[in-house]
Amino acid sequence: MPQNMNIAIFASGAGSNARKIIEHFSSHPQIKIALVVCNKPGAGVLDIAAEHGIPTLLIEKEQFFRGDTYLPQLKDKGIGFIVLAGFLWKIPAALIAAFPHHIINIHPALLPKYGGKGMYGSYVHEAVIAAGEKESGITIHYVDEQYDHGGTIFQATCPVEPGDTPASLAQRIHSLEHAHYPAVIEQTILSQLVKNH
Ligand SMILES: Nc1nc2c(c(=O)[nH]1)N[C@@H](CN(C=O)c1ccc(C(=O)N[C@@H](CCC(=O)O)C(=O)O)cc1)CN2
Ligand SMILES: NCC(=O)N[C@@H]1O[C@H](COP(=O)([O-])[O-])[C@@H](O)[C@H]1O
Repeated sequence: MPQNMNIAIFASGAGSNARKIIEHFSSHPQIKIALVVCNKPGAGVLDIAAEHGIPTLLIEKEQFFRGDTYLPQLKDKGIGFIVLAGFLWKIPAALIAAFPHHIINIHPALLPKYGGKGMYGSYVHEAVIAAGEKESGITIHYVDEQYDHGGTIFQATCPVEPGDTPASLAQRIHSLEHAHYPAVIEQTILSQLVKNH
């Protein structure tokens, strides 16, 4: 009997990855994007969710870190899997415990290098360029209680070109993310559904 999965996307920014993920699953028979969770009022990802008729949940620090971490709202939407796509707060232990091995993240570098607190967005690309790296890339990984520490699911690389700026490298990294994240999410969820069936 086919099993279904409702995904919540957690994002804080422009939402280009969220857009690609939403488009990828727009007519999927088993997997649905059921909610977009955001911690930044006015973030571009909220407009993208509205464009696609996807419910949104704007969260605030107190309830997320010291309250019920919005678990009732996630359960209400039947969320079974959480995808982080440029979400800039640390996922609390209580939320990880409620979704064991069912929260994944994309990081815009080749972990374990260039990860951890403070390493997000342009800060990552600045560090990679400053270190004189000849290649960078993306890492898709499970989320544990530390930043960028969970088991790696997928990595892809791209060159760092002479004269690259953080913006030009970010553009190349975004292309990798958009090409791979939706399919890796699908493969990860389907393999778990098969395993649990
Ligand atoms: N428990 C976990 N939570 C999160 C993870 C994770 O691996 N485990 N990944 C991050 C995403 N991320 C890198 O991929 C990341 C995001 C943000 C930060 C960071 O330093 N944030 C700042 C706050 C920034 C802000 O509020 O605007 C901070 O913590 O001081 C590091 C890595 C998502 N959550
Ligand atoms: N450490 C976390 C981090 O830096 N995540 C990065 O934020 C960007 C979000 O872009 P988007 O809002 O256009 O999807 C993405 O490049 C993602 O890898």
